Amino acid sequence: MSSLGSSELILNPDGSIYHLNLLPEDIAETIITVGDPERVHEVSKYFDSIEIRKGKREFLTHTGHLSRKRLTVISTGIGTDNIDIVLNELDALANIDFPSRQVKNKKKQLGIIRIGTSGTIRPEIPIDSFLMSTSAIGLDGLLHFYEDSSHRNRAMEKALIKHLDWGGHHIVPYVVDSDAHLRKVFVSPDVYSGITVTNSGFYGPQGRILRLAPKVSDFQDKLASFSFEGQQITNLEMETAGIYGLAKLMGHKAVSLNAILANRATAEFSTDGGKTIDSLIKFALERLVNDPSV
Ligand SMILES: O=P(O)(O)O[C@H]1O[C@H](CO)[C@@H](O)[C@H]1O
Ligand SMILES: O=c1cc[nH]c(=O)[nH]1
Repeated sequence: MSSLGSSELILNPDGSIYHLNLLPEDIAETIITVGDPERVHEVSKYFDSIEIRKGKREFLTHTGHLSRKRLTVISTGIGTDNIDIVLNELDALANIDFPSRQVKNKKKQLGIIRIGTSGTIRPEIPIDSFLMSTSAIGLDGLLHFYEDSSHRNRAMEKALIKHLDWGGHHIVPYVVDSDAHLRKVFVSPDVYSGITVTNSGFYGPQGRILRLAPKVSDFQDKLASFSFEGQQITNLEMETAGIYGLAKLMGHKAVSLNAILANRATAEFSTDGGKTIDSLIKFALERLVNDPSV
């Protein structure tokens, strides 16, 4: 087996992986991702102990224990370009032997739980509610750079491409489902579920107009009017489809939990986002520590 070159698997002088600045032993097999580095502290403050605190750029990591479960929380920053870095480097930490620079024969499966913020496009979903992304639609393009498309939800992709008819705008959506087992861990009457759209930006790519005119004038209406096998598009954010796609390609499990801060249909934005995110963190940690299967 050939070993990975130093320009491909990039290690820092202390042997840590290039961007995340982590050694293989620094990560747990259950990993919480958050966009905002500040949110890493908001999660790890509930740990019983913290053994690792490391970071570089927007990628801050804390690893510790909560009720005997080892957990890592890591910030991804914003966008699927960062998700490409975080997921590839987490997988390298788990599944590449750094001394020999070879992919291990026996692979580890990571459980990845995103705790993020999001905006809903449905008037009936209130701000400050929680939502689990059953599937994610990527309008960003990341997955198109990877060969294997067998893990994508091709049936939903086909229906969506026909419905949107946005080929002329150079937008080719990809669709990936969340992990069914992780979904069960977080299912609750207090958590909405739906299809999440992952966008390549916050303003134009989410149909927000400040000063610039949108190219896709029917953006929100087209998304809101799509349904597939009884499911509808519920919310917009910027990471979930990339996480779902790369996790599936690499054999990891992933689910995304969203604190709904914006309602684009009613033009409202949460005035108490911090409290909502804190409640979602507590909900997610409680479910994680009480489920022996994760
Ligand atoms: O709150 P986080 O996790 O960063 O998630 C959402 O918030 C950011 C935009 O404000 C994007 O990253 C979006 O996905
Ligand atoms: O509307 C929103 C709110 C949070 N994050 C997003 O990406 N969009």
